Amino acid sequence: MASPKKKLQGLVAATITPMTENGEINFSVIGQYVDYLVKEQGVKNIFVNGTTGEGLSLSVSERRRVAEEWVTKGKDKLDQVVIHVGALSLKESQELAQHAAEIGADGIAVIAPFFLKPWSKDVLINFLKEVAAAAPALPFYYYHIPALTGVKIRAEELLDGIQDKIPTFQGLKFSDTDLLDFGQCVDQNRQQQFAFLFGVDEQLLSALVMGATGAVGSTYNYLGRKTSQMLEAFERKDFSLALNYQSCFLIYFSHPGFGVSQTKAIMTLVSGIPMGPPRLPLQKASREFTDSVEAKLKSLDFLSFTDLKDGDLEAGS
Ligand SMILES: CC(=O)N[C@H](C=O)[C@@H](O)[C@H](O)[C@H](O)CO
Ligand SMILES: CC(=O)C(=O)O
Repeated sequence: MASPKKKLQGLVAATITPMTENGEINFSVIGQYVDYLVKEQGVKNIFVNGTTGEGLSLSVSERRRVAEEWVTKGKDKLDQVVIHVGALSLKESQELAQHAAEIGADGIAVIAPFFLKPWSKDVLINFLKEVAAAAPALPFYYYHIPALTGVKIRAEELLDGIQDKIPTFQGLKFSDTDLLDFGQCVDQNRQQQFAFLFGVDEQLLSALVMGATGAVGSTYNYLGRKTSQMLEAFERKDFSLALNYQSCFLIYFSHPGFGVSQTKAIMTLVSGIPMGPPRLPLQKASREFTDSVEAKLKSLDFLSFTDLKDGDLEAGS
């Protein structure tokens, strides 16, 4: 059973699930990936099997094995490993929650079910509560991502009184651009010590102003160091420097169409660890995309990645 943990804060990398060219999970590079995050990016918290990890495109048994591998390889290296256990089937979600507790993960997160949807706050809470109850010793995070789930219940509304229903509730991963909703979540729950983790990397600076206590995102896989510098600039109240960092991410890493396939390609390029293609229905990023990102990375002094090597994108593919 998990021991009481310190609050989840700072940067959390939403891990990619590495795959081989024929679409199988490439477990063999996860150990190396952990070392890369810790040593090269200074990131020691991870969020596994979420959007970036294609969690909903994996089978339950694959999700269990991926979670196990990250927990095992992260032991004594990572601070916290949060497993996303959301699923359309309550049973599957409970199985994954219980499994996360058994393997010694540090927390679980759940999205709203997105096919037969909960249409009210109370119904959504009822679902989340049943999942949380399957892992009663693990901190529970609600993963709010309305653009992908289609469940648009405001997070502020959901949080109102949530700990009465879900005693393990510890925080929110907020992946939406509605900073009013986010700000109200923070403002109305100040006493609760929740983690308010922001999930739109391109907007993190604005979310810090609104009171974010941390961030979960795909770009922290390869922009962890740079984002830490942005957080430090913000702490020092050097807002123009902080804005320089944020603008750079805005321009180069979040144009329309930026998604999991592109994240896999960029991470392969920057880290040298082969992430492979995404699984269907996603398609591998185009050669044009990867060429243009590689050129941008090289041209940007700001992003002086020391490990940039030609041809890395093709490694493992
Ligand atoms: C939809 C999606 O994947 N959102 C991620 C986290 O929630 C973000 O980390 C984005 O990947 C990132 O903000 C880049 O657009
Ligand atoms: C980005 C994020 O948090 C996820 O991949 O779920």
